[in-house]
Amino acid sequence: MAIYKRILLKISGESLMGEKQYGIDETRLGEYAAQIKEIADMGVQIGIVIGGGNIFRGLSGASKGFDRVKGDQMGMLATVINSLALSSALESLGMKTRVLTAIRMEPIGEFYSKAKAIESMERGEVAIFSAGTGNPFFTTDTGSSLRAIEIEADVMLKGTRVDGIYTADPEKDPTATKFDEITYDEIYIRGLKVMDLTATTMCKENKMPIYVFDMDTVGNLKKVMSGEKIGTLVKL
Ligand SMILES: Nc1ncnc2c1ncn2[C@@H]1O[C@H](COP(=O)(O)OP(=O)(O)OP(=O)(O)O)[C@@H](O)[C@H]1O
Ligand SMILES: O=c1ccn([C@@H]2O[C@H](COP(=O)(O)O)[C@@H](O)[C@H]2O)c(=O)[nH]1
Repeated sequence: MAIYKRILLKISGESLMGEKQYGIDETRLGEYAAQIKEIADMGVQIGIVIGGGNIFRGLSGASKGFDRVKGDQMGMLATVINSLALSSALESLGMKTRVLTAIRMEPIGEFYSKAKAIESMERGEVAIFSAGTGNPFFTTDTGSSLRAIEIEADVMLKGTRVDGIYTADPEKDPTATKFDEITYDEIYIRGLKVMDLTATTMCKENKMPIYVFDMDTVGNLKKVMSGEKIGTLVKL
């Protein structure tokens, strides 16, 4: 039995690189797809946002002289590439998906609406929300919180390469310790950078719980859906 009926799952674009330096690692993509199928088989309604950091980020483009808005548009297109890859991987496992884009680009995907998203999820299709919010100066974390709130998800799951929220970035500080639970306010007070603050604030204001967990370990998504406390819960 799954503990959540409807989820918004944010997948890190950067993690999709696996061992590579750039782009999509097919093994990692296949592992993600298999994990998603496992929870779909539990009857969970699934909406997904995937980042674009494995391909392009507007901010890093700007630091190399790109116009920020164009760079962000390139980043949003990167999320569309990843969404199509995930859609294809899920469909190769016999699942149905619907790629919804925040910017009109038919026939690559359908223009997003809440009604289309809910219709798909209720039919058992995986709704994949691409191109973030459709606006520059945002991230897919914010796109995830926006979609989670819109589709009335029970939780926003942030699947990443660390196993939760720590007192400091665990990839940089080996003495950092992990929280099992934390409040939104504590994230601000401690200046923790696991998610951008716009996304955190949207979730706080709309009472959307966030669960951060390590999605790169196969089987973890099912553990989260089964109620195993393997990550960090962010709540009021
Ligand atoms: N206090 C903290 N606790 C946990 N992780 C932290 C913390 N501070 C920074 N991080 C970092 O946050 C990162 C979150 O990773 P993730 O790849 O999901 O980021 P992202 O920018 O949302 O990805 P993408 O843009 O590729 O989708 C991890 O790399 C982790 O090292
Ligand atoms: O709403 C959005 C979402 C994303 N972007 C741009 O895309 C890249 C990739 O997204 P990540 O969240 O970093 O994975 C991001 O760096 C932005 O440049 C955007 O402009 N608006």
